[in-house]
Amino acid sequence: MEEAGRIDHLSGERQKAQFDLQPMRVLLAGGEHELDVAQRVAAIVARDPVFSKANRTRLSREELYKNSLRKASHGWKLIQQLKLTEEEAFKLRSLVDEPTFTDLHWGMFVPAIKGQATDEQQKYWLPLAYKMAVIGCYAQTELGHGSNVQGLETTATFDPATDEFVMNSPNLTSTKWWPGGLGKASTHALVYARLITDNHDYGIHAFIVQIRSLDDHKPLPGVTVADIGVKFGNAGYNTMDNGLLRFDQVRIPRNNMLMKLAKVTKEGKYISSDVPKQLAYGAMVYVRQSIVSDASVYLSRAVTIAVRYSCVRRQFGGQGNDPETQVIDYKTQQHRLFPLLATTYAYRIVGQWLKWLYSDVMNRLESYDFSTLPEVHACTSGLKSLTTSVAADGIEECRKLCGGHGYLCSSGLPELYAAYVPACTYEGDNVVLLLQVARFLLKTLSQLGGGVKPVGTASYLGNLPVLTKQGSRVSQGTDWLDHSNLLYAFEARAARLALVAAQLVQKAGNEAGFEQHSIELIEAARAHCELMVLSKFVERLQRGVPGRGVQRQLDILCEVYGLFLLVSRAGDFLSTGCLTPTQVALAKQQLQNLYTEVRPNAVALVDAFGHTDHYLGSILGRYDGDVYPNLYKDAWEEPLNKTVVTDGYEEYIRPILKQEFLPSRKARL
Ligand SMILES: Cc1cc2nc3c(=O)[nH]c(=O)nc-3n(C[C@H](O)[C@H](O)[C@H](O)COP(=O)(O)OP(=O)(O)OC[C@H]3O[C@@H](n4cnc5c(N)ncnc54)[C@H](O)[C@@H]3O)c2cc1C
Repeated sequence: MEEAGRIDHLSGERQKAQFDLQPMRVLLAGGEHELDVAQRVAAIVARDPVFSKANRTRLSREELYKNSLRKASHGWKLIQQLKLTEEEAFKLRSLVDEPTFTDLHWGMFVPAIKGQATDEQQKYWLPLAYKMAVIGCYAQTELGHGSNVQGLETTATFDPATDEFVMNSPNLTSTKWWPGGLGKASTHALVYARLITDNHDYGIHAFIVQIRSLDDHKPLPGVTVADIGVKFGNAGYNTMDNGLLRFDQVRIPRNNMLMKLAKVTKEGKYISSDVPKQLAYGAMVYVRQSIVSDASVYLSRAVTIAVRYSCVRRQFGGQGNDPETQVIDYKTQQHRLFPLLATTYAYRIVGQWLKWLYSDVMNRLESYDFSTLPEVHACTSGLKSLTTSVAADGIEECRKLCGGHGYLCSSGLPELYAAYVPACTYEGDNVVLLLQVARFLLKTLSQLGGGVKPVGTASYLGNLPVLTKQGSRVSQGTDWLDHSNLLYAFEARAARLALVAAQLVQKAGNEAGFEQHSIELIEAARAHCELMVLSKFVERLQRGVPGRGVQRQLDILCEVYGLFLLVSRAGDFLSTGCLTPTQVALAKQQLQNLYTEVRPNAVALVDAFGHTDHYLGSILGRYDGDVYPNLYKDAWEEPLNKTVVTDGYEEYIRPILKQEFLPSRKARL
């Protein structure tokens, strides 16, 4: 965002914009109110020296971690003192921009209690959690098992003599491994363990286990807990204390089992509750929808940096006194960058739709309407997988788009990537999630014969006879600007890939067939997810967007999103017979025409994300484009430059230069 008193090296770019910034900002923020909250909180965070990000990548792990504790504590103090609302507090934590234990406390521990605890248990735990009198983490994954939750080995054995569960880690692979906030900060863990009562194993259930003293923070008897060590990249996710946890016969009260869906009586009897299991589902939808929103935010940061820097950076061209060419004017740069810009907008819109979906699911769950749950599950799993994978790859592409300087930590991109890329793994490995989507597609197809009508994002499958036979109407390039043609091509591709995969699985026979054809299944699932994003983008545009030129820009971005995917996945469209080679060639040409329309608006389109320089943490992405003097200045902050002659010269460099290692005659072989 603009900061007073600086020369704006990008002002020429900003003047070229063909739309009004403010309504675009409102749209991206999700409304006037949301924009107001975001701007107010961003200003608080940006001006507070405790939240400074300078030098973060130069700190040791211990310093880095302690600094993240300081920020979390300061943030909590501000939330209390400024009496911030829940929405403002959430915003503040995300704008501080440092993965820390509070992410898991608020993002996993609290929602899991809401989803799985009885009303009475919620009355006890939630007030403690809300005031942070306890700090919670989410301890599901173990050394031996992550994706396969049913394979977890930690046990919770009920002892009727004392009315307690005994938590135990029977072997090395049952060690809890990865939970964020567990290593050093949490006092409590929401532990997933095998429930054993009456000599019967009832499978995986959730328990709240106190792991550290509330007085001196020491681990309680029988608890072994520690940090699992340094992770990928400088800073990045290393501000988080991902931990390991072992139990040696640790006793917890029976009532620490979360009992909304099943309970164990004093006598040790296991009783499934009459509350439908699906009710616990809301928490997962909530978590996944916030991950999808984050995907757009993280990608928008990388794209902002790459677009601004591509306007500043000049290479080649320029005759006489003319300046060299801005690298953003190279077609290849545009072909790598503008689709990512369009994807960011597409994900922002699908994220807003998922927010609506979450409230719709919660309303339905309240009235015990579970009819849309399978579709919602497929939709949130698939979108989590697609958006996080594309955002992570997109951040790395933006780093390359910034050439050599993108490799400097001061570009902000290496750290952004390191902090973001685990989103492809946590909350469900992205491949495993796509396989779940594929299962849903197979089931939907198998039910078509029985007259079950697919709903929501799968409803296009109800049109299978047309989609599998009728080709595209596109006969000239501009036909691709008709969104219904784009949508039809994507629906036909998704339907045909799903049908082909289903036929292969059926031919091979059930479960073995599923495994054997998992590559085809993943392709079908991905096509389904890409269609979801495109169709939500198109639906949003059909409702109309106010503001001078805003709708036009969004139309262009929607077309870039669709056509880029179409061109990059041409193999799918051609092999399934959805499109002819001529139609694909027309799409490619049209896509390039669209880049020309994006170009003058590129800087304004990233300004609309409204990221402060503090949040971007990037010299290359500075709002004012004043890159070179600041890169030069930053080099002098490097601790190695504190001395002119480096430490180590005397011991290691000088002896080489002075030929001191030459062997004596005697020592020669
Ligand atoms: C930074 C970070 C933070 C985390 N935070 C937490 C936390 O707070 N709490 C917590 O409990 N856990 C946490 N985790 C753990 C995370 O949830 C798991 O790592 C994740 O669920 C993946 O499981 P896994 O590690 O067992 O991967 P694996 O399942 O072992 O995956 C290994 C490979 O096998 C493939 N694979 C697995 N199963 C299949 C299959 N059926 N078909 C095809 N391919 C398959 C995967 O695609 C992957 O390529 C965190 C992880 C990270 C990296």
